[in-house]
Order: sequence, then C-alpha cells, then structure tokens
Amino acid sequence: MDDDIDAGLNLNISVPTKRPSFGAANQRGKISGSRQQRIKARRSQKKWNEKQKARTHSENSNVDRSSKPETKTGGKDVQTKSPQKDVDNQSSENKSEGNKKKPSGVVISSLFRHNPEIPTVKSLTVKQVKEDLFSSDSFQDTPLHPYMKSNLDKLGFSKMTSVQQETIPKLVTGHDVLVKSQTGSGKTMSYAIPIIENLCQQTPKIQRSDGCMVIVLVPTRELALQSYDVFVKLLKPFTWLVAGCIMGGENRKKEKARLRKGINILIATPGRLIDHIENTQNLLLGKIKWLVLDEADRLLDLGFEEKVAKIIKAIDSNQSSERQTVLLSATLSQGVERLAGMSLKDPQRVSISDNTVNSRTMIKDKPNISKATDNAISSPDHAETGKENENYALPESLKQYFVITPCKLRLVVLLILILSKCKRSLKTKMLVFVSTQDGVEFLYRLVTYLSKEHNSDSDVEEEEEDKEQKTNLDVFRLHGDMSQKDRTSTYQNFCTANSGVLICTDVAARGLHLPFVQWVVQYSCSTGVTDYIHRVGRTARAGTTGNSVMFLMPSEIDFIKHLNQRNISIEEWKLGVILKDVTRILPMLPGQEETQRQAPKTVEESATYLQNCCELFVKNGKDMSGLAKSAYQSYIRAYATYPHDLKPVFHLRNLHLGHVAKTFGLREAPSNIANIPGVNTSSLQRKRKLKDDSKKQVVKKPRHDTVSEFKSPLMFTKKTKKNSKGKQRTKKVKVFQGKIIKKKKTSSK
Ligand SMILES: Nc1ncnc2c1ncn2[C@@H]1O[C@H](COP(=O)(O)OP(=O)(O)OP(=O)(O)O)[C@@H](O)[C@H]1O
Repeated sequence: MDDDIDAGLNLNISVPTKRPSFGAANQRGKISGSRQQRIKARRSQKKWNEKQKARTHSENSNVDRSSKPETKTGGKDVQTKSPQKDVDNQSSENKSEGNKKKPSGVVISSLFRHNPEIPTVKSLTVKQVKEDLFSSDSFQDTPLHPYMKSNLDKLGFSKMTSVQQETIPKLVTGHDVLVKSQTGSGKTMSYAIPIIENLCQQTPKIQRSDGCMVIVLVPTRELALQSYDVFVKLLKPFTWLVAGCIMGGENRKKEKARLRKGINILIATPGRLIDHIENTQNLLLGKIKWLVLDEADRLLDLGFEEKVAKIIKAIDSNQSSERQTVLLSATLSQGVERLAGMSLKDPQRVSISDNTVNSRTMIKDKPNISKATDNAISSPDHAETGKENENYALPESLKQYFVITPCKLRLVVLLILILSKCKRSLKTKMLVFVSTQDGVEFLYRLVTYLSKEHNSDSDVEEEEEDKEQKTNLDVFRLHGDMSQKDRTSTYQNFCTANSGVLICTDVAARGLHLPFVQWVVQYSCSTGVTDYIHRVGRTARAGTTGNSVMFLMPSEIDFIKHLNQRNISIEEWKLGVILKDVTRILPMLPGQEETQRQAPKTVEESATYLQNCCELFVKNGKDMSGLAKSAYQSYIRAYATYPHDLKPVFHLRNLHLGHVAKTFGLREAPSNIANIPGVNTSSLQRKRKLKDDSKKQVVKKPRHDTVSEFKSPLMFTKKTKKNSKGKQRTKKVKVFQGKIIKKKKTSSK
C-alpha cells in the first residue's frame, strides 16, 4: 500500500484525447550542421516564412482570429484609470495598420476587452488574533539535560517560543496534549525536545535493538523528511538513540532493512506505516511510548481518518506500556479537539492565541496566565461553549494582499509578479500555489521558458532544448505525481536556493519550513480558510517578514468575507499597480530584439505582448498544447470540487470557459478542447450566456458535485435527468483521490 495522504492532495484529470501534434515547429525538417550554420539556415528560413506569410495575408485576409484587433465595444475597464481609451486607440491603430500590413511577431489579442467589471471591495480591517511568538524564558534556564541545552545553544536556539514554553513542561510531566499555535512558531521542537528528554533518561539505556518507541505521523513526505532532520539535529549528543523515516515512494526493502536494524523514533506517512505494520515483522509496536499526530486536523480529515484510526488500533492492540499522545496544528478546530479528546487520556490544551488574548486582558485583572491553558479539553464547559468557526492566529509580520483580476488577465498578472519579483539578482523566493498537478507542470514549463535569456536567432523549440541556456531565475516544481527522487531533490534544492520560484500544489502547504520565502502567491484560491492559513504560513516564519497575495476573480470576491469572518485582515493590491511592472520584465521576453521597432509601449500593449509570447509557446513548444489542454481541463474539474459552503463563491457557472482557456495560452474555443469528464461545458457556456444576456440568473439551480480533494478519497456523484423519452438516465462518475477512474451511463427502464 503506497497511497500516502499527499498522493491524494491533488486533483488531476486524465485526458481522454491523445496529445496533439505541435504545429509548424514539428512539421519543419530538422536542420543539421554546426550551431553557426543552423542559425544561418534558420534565419533565412524565417525570412522566407515571413515573406510567405505576408503574401498570404495580403492575398487572403484569413488571419488568426485572435490576432484581429477587436472592434466591438462593450468591454469594461479593468483599471480605474481607464485603460479602455488606450486600448481603443490601440485597436483602431492596429485596425488601420492591419489593413495595410500586419506587424510581424506582434499578435494583438483581446486581453483587455470584454472583461467583467472589477467591483470595489471593502475588506474589513478586522482585529486579527495575535500570538506572542517568543517567550521570555531561555532553554538554558530549564531543567533539560545538559547535553540537550548545549546542543540547542550550538544550533542557535536561545529563547523558547511561547508554544515550546507551554508544551514542553506538560509533555515532560507525562500528559497527553493538544497544541494549537500559529504557523512557524516552533511546534516541531515543542514535542521533539520532551520526547528525546524522556528517552535519554531511561534506564537501562535504550538500545537500537529495543525497536520503535515513538511514532510521529505526518501528512506529507516532505514534512516527514523535515521532521526527521529536526530529530537528527537534536539527537546529535544522544548517539545511542536512532531516528528513522519511512514514507511512500521510497524503497520498501531498504526501509525494512533499516527497521530490522532498529529505529527508536519513527517518522512516517500513514499509508507507508500501515504497509509496514501489515507486512514487516520487524516493526513491533509493543513498546510504543509516544504517538505524535503533526498537522492533526489534516490527518483526521475524513478519508485520512480511517488510516490513522487503523494505526492507533494496531498500536493499542499491541501495547504493553503507557502511551503519551500529542496532537498539533496551527488550525486545530474544536471539532477535531473533541474527537481527539475521546481517544486521548485526560488531555491538556495549549492554545497560544487564547493565552495571548488572556494575557493581554488579564494583565489588568490578575497576572495568572498559565492556568488559562490548563483546561482539559474534555471539560464539558469547553466543549459546549466552543464555536466551530474558530479564529486562528497568523504571524504579525505577515502582510496579506489580494488582487482582483479578470480571468483573462490572470496568467499575465501572475507572470508579471513572478518575473519582476524573483529575478536571481533580487534574491527573492516565492511559492505559487496551483490547484492541480497539470497546472503546476504547465506553469513550470512556461515560466522556465520565459525566464531563459532569449536568443533572437533561435526558435521556441531550440530554446527549450538548450539546457545550457542561462536563466534569469530558478524555477522549481512540486506535486504529488513526481517521482520521490525528484520531490526530494526539489525540496532540498529550493530550501538551499538563494532565490527562485516554487510552483506547487497543496502538497507544500502543510508544515514545510522553506527558508527565506518572502512571497506566497495563491494563484488558485484555497479550498477554505484553514488551507489559506497553512499556505500563507509558509512565509513570515519564526519572526521573519513575509507577504502573501491571493488571486481572485470578480465573481470570487466574497471569499474575502469568509476571511474577515474568521478575523483575517487582508488588503487589496490594485491590479493596475501590478500590471505596471510589465514594462520592467519586457526586456526578458522572447523576440524583443527582433521587434524593437514595434516594441510595445503602453502597459496594455506590453501585457498583450506577454500573453502572446505565452500563446505562441503553447502553440509551438514541445508537448505544450497537450499540456495546456490537460491543465485547462484539470482546472475546471478542480473548480467543481470546492466544498459546499464555498460553492456560492466558487461556482463553475461563474467561469467563462473561453477566458479560462486564455489563461492556459490556448487559442481554441472551449468547444474545440476535449470535453471534461463530469462537466457539461456546453451547458455551462449556455447558462453563462443566458446570465450575461439577462444580467440575472434565470437558469434553474443545478445540482453540483461536492467532491472535495480534501474530504474523501472515494466518492460517487450522481446526476439524474430525463431523456427525450422521459426515461431516467443516471450518470455515474467515480472519483478516486481526485482522479476519475470510471464513467458509466445507465438507463433505467
Ligand atoms: N526557540 C526557537 N528559536 C528560534 N527559532 C526557532 C525556535 N524553535 C523553532 N525555531 C525555528 O522556527 C522554524 C519553524 O519551526 P516549525 O517548522 O517547527 O514551525 P511549526 O510551528 O511546526 O510550523 P507549521 O505550523 O507551519 O508546521 C524552524 O526553522 C525552526 O528551526
């Protein structure tokens, strides 16, 4: 069994169609010879092609539809400073020019036309829940083992964080504990230190051959590696204690061999642990003294809960000694706490935000703070009075923004952000969250291509193949469908990089400490407030500063209310301000030297130029067209899986599929892109049109799937409708871990 939780984190759609051919770039004969000769040959071929094109153009005005300047009116401004005027001028200029001679290399698309109006949003300035990150206590003042103290000093840790100050004493004194504190507040060490402290004091001394005494369960493989690293560092002076890591994607035989040799502290992902519990004789659970559920709310999510329950059952049925259990997360809801309270023994609760709030208010009343955290969560008072919609703390040093961008402009706005902020020279690291694996792959290829130093003599295919080519920034990608080797090296390389952009799915959203990330971009909106908190929590960690920006389409702005309701304050970043930076990245783009004479001047022209670079790359880049289509389909499918409470905000009905296609650089009409299993795109288009025409919703509210990648790995959705003969047709779509594995139509007589 290798079905780790992170493998199910990402929605992906298998594409029923085969990959299309790559157009002109592939049809052309290969040119051989030295590089110089190839360049020469390509140059003359290009000139000839251009002449041919110009001739065909004048003879036959059958131009690419997207290259025609828009003449229709009715599109709304995307900026308050009225770019429409510029666009209109531009389009009329192009129109007249287009009749004479179409400027070569510049394809004018309708990026700034027919966009929905950008609404004015009032994000409330709510009072965010704050936590004091550091305590006043030093590790040196604690009664920890002298080796531990000197090691912590060597590692550069002097002051305890608040969560460590609260949690360590409780765990050392043998309690089960539930820990909630903000992202990046040092929760890992808050359980690792007392575990090591406890094990190193056992007499007789623990031996490797004593086997497993601690199990730390984490939801993703990268987090397993990270937690393992923390243990290895802390165990340096305690050479007789051995930590080990087992996780999906790794070689089982090697893991078995390591388990046979003996591992005292085992960090594991749930799927692989169950595998070893069932198949590895050397993994004995009789001596387990500690069980840690890191990112507990994620581990106890419906679907994953089953695996964790199986592991707990296996431990309980083998156990001969007492066990301590710890649950931790930045977003432990009281629902999870109540659930956990049933399986934990007299648990104590550490909630730093409660503490901070209490301490700030209690200072006036009485200075007894610590009692506030001593309430056992199983106390009926606490359970009854607790609201489900908890407010979570976010780091004070985190600046949160959102940008409202019409769908069509999303891609260029993202690229402007990445290319302007992450250049190598600027030493900036950025995370970009995307909803699907195909989306990650698509953006990875596109950003890598755009960040290369372009040679005016080489073409798209050649530039792509040229691995030696210099790049202006390092681009990384991370998702659950990569080989474990690639995942590990990406994670490690991004950790040590000085700058770069990591394009990833939610596989990187939980627990990962990626040093010096200054920007977190949510290109696809998170599937809830909890995930929002974990995503933005990848920056501004342990007291450093950081920024996050969330992309919203005009139809999605109500998500701000959801954040405000949970006391999260977020500021608008005006679209026009980001767009302005397009002029800064223009020199990086391909074809700039060739087109100096027609160099885009206005922001709109430049953004359009950037979009066209993407579209040409999608058209001519190796496999790009197929990849873009897959990414488009996956995106739409993923959009259909927002949880029920967010359906009114993120509804398929609100998507303009043509505009979505544009964000994947596709010039085809949605009807020409293969159908998306389970999604009736033509009916959606019709409904959108109806809505646009009448400016109000006239269609009957359709039933929508509530498939969430985070809710259940196995789910059936049913759609029932009557066919022309009045017979009922039931369409069944089976989704397994976000992938459609079966589609069946049945007719009942
Ligand atoms: N006492 C301390 N002083 C300074 N830095 C610390 C201290 N304790 C931990 N850190 C550092 O803080 C960073 C974040 O720690 P950690 O990953 O444990 O946070 P976390 O609370 O688990 O975050 P998340 O909720 O995102 O999982 C790490 O780089 C860690 O080395």
